[in-house]
Amino acid sequence: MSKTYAIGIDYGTESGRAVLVDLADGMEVADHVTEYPHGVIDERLPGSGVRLEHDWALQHPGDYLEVLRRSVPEVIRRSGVQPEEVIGIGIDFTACTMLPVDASGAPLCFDPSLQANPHSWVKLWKHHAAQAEASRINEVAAARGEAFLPRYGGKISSEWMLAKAWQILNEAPDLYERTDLFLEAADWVVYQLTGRIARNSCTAGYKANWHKREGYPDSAFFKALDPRLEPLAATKLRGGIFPLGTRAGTLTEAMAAQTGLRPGTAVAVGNVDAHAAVPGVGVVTPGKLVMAMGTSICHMLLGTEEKHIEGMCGVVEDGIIPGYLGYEAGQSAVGDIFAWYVEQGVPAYVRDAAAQEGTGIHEWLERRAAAYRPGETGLLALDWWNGNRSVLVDTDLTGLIVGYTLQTKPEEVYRALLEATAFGTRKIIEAFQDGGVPVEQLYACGGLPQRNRLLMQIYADVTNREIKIADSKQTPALGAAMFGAVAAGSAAGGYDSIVDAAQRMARVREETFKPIPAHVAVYDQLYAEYNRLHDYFGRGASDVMKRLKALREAALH
Ligand SMILES: Nc1ncnc2c1ncn2[C@@H]1O[C@H](COP(=O)(O)OP(=O)(O)O)[C@@H](O)[C@H]1O
Ligand SMILES: O=C(CO)[C@@H](O)[C@@H](O)COP(=O)(O)O
Repeated sequence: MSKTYAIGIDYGTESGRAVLVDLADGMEVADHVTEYPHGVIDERLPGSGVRLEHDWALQHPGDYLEVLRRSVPEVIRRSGVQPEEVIGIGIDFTACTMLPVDASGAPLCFDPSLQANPHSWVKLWKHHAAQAEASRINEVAAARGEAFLPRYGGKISSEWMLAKAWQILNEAPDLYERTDLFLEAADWVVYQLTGRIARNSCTAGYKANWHKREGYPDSAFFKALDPRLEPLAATKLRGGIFPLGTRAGTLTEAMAAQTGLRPGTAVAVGNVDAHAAVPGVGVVTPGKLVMAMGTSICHMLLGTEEKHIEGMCGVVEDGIIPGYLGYEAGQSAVGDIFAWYVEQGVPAYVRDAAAQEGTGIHEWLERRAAAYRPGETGLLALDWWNGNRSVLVDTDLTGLIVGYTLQTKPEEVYRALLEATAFGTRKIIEAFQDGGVPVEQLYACGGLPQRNRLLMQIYADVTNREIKIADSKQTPALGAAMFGAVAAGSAAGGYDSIVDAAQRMARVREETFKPIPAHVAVYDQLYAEYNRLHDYFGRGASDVMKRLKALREAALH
């Protein structure tokens, strides 16, 4: 049989990345990145210029179609592969990135009469303006003893489907009524590719509290939240929910014309970006924690028993790899924190110096920060610039740096921010361990391990564990392509299971990052201090972060 290939498309926070991979060995024959033309919409709406409130984060669904139009034809062109040799397509997406669509499946923000309403647009995963709804969901679910709540660490996040849908109902009831379905962007893109709406069980499980046997929370629970929500599951969340690797459908004629692929090419149901990365890095058995390190970090772990761990983003049966429980935890901002400092925090002389040296600002800071020993900066930070996802699940918490002096340098601040995110990951690893879900090995993938060696060494030192690094530059997209090959099936030259695909296609680098004992000893002391600050500011000893946020809101209105 001639060679066969699959295309995986990873929709990240800032860009969409397509890879065309050889199904015999997973080699990435070509890849292409399309930056979203509208990026992250967090200040004003495109067109109308309507100003957005704080904590809002939207996207333009048309940008997702641009990724299909630009990156798919480009990977075909660059690869030299014939379209008929591409037998499957898979996509993964940030989640919960949700949008309201009308009865034709069109986003409400495509309707000119609705474009000036922020609620008609895509709510990106990092949209945190539904915290009030999330807090109310948690109160009611806890009071009712809802069985689903412990599976999500005891708290539902404002980043997820139920809180976001309820915010739309509360703030734009007319638009809520005009909504036929709330869809994950992953499922909406698959709908664009196939003409069929097929919800995937991964985003439903982790982001909409759906359970393989119990389904969504029952209508009595929704009614207890708000009588208007009672029919939510049967109406705006309705539709079949399918396991990962299921063939959602085949490429339509129209999409074949736009992408350069053959009509009838198999398309897998969508997936979550971090979850697709797990088989992409070759992890298909328990005990191996995969860190998808980018704008955020998602911590993915397989297990065999259902354990309820504080602040987990969910434990879902078959959620990552069929046959296992899939655990997810995370940190809402990691790369985003470094971006904030590089864009908003460094003094002009750093920009000028980096420009003169012909390097990026990250690289300028990294090189100088690497010259410091652990503890030498005298700084300690809490990595909550975009709230805390795990283990506190509270988007009203904010960032903190302790230890500034008149001599503090930018590279010292940069190092403290890198270290703080490592402490946040150690907190999550210890929560898994203490909760009875073993973590034996660490794997890292995503954009950060490829860009910042100091960061990875600090993670090895802080966690005192060796870290394996994905060989792929686009691990989530590789994983998505593997699911595309499963949707095509072995008879077509694909695979009949994601485990079979992973065994043939996934790879890690020979090089790993190993802990340095002298560093570990100091970081153990710093982590103890991090824990004290974590509990003081995060568990109610002081609500100063929330009071400051309330004063900010009051000043704005
Ligand atoms: N040299 C660097 N060191 C640390 N972070 C970086 C560096 N270069 C870019 N970043 C951060 O990486 C993040 C993007 O990660 P990536 O995995 O490519 O994207 P996504 O989160 O969309 O999947 C951004 O937040 C950016 O600020
Ligand atoms: O929340 C999830 C996965 O559950 C991610 O989609 C979200 O953190 C965004 O991931 P990135 O950092 O953009 O890769």
